[in-house]
Amino acid sequence: MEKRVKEILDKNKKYIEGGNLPTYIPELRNANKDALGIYISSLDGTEWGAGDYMYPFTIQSISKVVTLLIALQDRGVEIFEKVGMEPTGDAFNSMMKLELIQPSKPFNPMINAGAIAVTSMIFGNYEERFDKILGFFRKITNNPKLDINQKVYLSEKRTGDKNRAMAYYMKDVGVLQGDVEEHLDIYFKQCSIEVTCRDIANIAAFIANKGVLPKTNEKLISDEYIKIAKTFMFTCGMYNASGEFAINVGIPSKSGVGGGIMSVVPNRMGIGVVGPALDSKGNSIAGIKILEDLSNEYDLSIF
Ligand SMILES: NC(=O)CC[C@H](N)C(=O)O
Repeated sequence: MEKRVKEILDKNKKYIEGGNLPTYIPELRNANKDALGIYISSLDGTEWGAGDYMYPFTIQSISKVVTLLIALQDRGVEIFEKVGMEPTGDAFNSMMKLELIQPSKPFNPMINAGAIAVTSMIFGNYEERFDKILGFFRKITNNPKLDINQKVYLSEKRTGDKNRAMAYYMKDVGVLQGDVEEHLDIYFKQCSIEVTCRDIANIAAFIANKGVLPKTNEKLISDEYIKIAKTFMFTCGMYNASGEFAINVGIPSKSGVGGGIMSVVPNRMGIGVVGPALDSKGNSIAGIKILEDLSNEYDLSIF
């Protein structure tokens, strides 16, 4: 498989040309547009990477899956009183549907509004909450050195006015409680955690293994919450490209504007892909193509 995956990666490099780096978080313009890497973390214990799998990038929206698991662990399904379960068909940062349902609720935890609301529901004061998030990330990536990229964090904090607008709106309608700036700060920090393909492949393997750390057999999250996370990845993880991705790839996945895609092949493996050049919907343009080929060749679709 290793040799074939390397060939698939090389074959799909040509798609990078049609993609662009995101510009709305200024610091992300400094990413290497040509980087392309993949890491596979199998539940049978084998793991390996190809291409630029050690290229560091910020996790961005992929973090939303992890904070969802933490919030579920803290509060259970009561979080769905404030956040919905439906795909939007809109861009990840759209605010259009926030006013649609009354009482107002962000549609799902994978879009920005929903993720900010989820982060706000994690138990603890300001410091405790981010420590808890980072500590959990370190544990499930098996990487105690994991930390935030300060430049990206400050860049988004300075320019994240659309997220700020949505958060203040949500406070007004009672979705958020407490200090909005603190919730946003934690959200910007979680998005700025710097990872490699290996880190996100390890998170995916942990989810594929039903919330049990593959190396130590420690069960951290219940089957029910893992099932909820995988389902959201499947229905909303690639934003308004989730339907097409479900047909062409069929693997529960979550992308981020840092260029990462985290894919969970239940009971088999975790896959981490990076390619910072994005398509018009904010997903790694070559990364999607690699996953398409991989899914077809190794029959990875869940259907
Ligand atoms: N799609 C993404 O990765 C978006 C995350 C980014 N931090 C934002 O809030 O806009």
